[in-house]
Amino acid sequence: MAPEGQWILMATGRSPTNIAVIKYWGKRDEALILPVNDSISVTLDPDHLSATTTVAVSPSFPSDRMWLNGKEISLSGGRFQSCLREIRKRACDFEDEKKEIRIKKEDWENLHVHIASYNNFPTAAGLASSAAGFACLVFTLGKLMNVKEDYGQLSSIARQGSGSACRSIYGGFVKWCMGKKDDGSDSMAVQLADEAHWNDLVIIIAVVSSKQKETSSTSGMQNSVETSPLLQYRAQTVVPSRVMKMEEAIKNRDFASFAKLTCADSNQFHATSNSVEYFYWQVAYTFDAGPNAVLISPNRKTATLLLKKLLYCFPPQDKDLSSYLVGDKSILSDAGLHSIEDVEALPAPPEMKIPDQKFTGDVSYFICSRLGAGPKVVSDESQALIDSVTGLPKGV
Ligand SMILES: Nc1ncnc2c1ncn2[C@@H]1O[C@H](COP(=O)(O)OP(=O)(O)OP(=O)(O)O)[C@@H](O)[C@H]1O
Ligand SMILES: C[C@@](O)(CCOP(=O)(O)OP(=O)(O)O)CC(=O)O
Repeated sequence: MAPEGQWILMATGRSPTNIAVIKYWGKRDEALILPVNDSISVTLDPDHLSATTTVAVSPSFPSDRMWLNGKEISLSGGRFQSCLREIRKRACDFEDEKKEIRIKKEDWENLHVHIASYNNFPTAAGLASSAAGFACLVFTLGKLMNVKEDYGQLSSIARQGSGSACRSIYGGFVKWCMGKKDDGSDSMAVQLADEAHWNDLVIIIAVVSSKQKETSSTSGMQNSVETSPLLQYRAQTVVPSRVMKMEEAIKNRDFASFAKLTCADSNQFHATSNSVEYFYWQVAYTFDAGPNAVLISPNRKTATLLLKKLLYCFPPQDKDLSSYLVGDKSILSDAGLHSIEDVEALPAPPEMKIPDQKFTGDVSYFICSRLGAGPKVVSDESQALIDSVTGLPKGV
C-alpha cells in the first residue's frame, strides 16, 4: 500500500432511471427488500434521467460521507449501510502501479469512502431517483473496489438500497425476478431485451410537480400490504400471467398488447394504493373525471379542522380570503379565520411529513356547501333573470 494519507482513488458512474410497466408494489421482507411479485421495466436514456456518482477512497478519510445534489446527507440508514457492506465484502485486490497504490482485499474494510451524487432530474418526487441513485452507487462502488461479480449479483445488492434500483442495473427491457429464497439471493434483475430491440418507442413524462412527495413509495406500499384486500390477489393471481404476456409482447414488439398490459397494471396498482386506509375515515374524498377533489366531513367541527389544514397547505395566492372561499363563508369565522394574517398564522397539521411545504396557487378556490333540498319556487320577481318587459335576459 502507498504511504498513509498520500493518495485518493476515485471512480465515477452514471446510471439511468427506469419506469415499471408491470409494477413492483409490496414487500414480503422489508429489510432485505424482497417483493411480493415480479416486475418489468423499461430503462430510460441516461442523457435525460440519470444519477451521476463519484466515489473516492483514501486512508486520510476518517469516516464514510455522502453529498446528494450538493448537500451532505447521512449514510447511517440501513439501506446505504447494506450496499456499502455488501460491496466491501466482495472487494478484490487493487493495484495502480503508476500511482503506487496497492490495496489488498482485506484493506477495503478499513478504508472510508466519500460519495458525491447528482441527479439530473427532481429527487424524491416520484421519478424513481432512488432507482437511479442506488444502482449508480452500487455500480460505481463496485468499479472502485474492483468487484468482479456479474450484473445479476450487483442488481441483488442495488435491490437492498431500493427495490426498483435492481432494474436500473441493465438497459432496455428488464425483469426483476422476485425469487423464492428467504435470504433474497435469487431476487435479482435479468435483461429481457436490450435497448436496440425496440428503439421506435418514445417515452414522454409529464412532470406535474417536482416537489418532494409526502408519502414515499416505501411507506405507501407498506400501507397497501397492511390494508389493501386487493394486494395479495394482485400479486398471486394477476401479475404472474401479466408478466408472461408482457414478456411475449416485448419479444414480438406487439405494441397493442404492451400498451394494454401497461395501462391495466398502472390502474390496478393505483387501485391497490387507493384502497389504503390513510385517514381513518375522518373525511371522505371523491373525484369525478377531472382534478377537483370533493371532500365530505361528517360534521361542522371536523369540517372546520379540515379547512384549517387545507388552508395551511393551499394558501391563497392573492390576499383576498373572501373570494378564496365561497358558498357558506360562515365556516371561516367558526375556524377563527377573519383575515389572511389568520391563515398565515395557522400551525402545520401534525401529520404533515414536511411541515414547511405549502402549495400556494395549486387550488383556485374552495366552495363550502352542504346538503340541500329539492327544487323550489323563487317568488321574489326581482330575482328573476329575464326582464319582464323585454322578455330578454336582464342587462342585454
Ligand atoms: N443519486 C442518488 N444517490 C443515492 N441515493 C439517492 C440518490 N437519489 C435519491 N437517492 C435516495 O433515494 C431517496 C428518494 O427515494 P424515494 O423513493 O422517496 O423517491 P423517488 O425514488 O424519487 O420516487 P419513486 O420511488 O416513487 O419513483 C432519497 O432520499 C435518497 O435516499
Ligand atoms: C411505484 C414504483 O415505482 C415503486 C417503486 O418503489 P421503490 O423501489 O422506490 O421502493 P423501495 O423498494 O421501498 O425503495 C413501482 C416500480 O418501480 O416498480
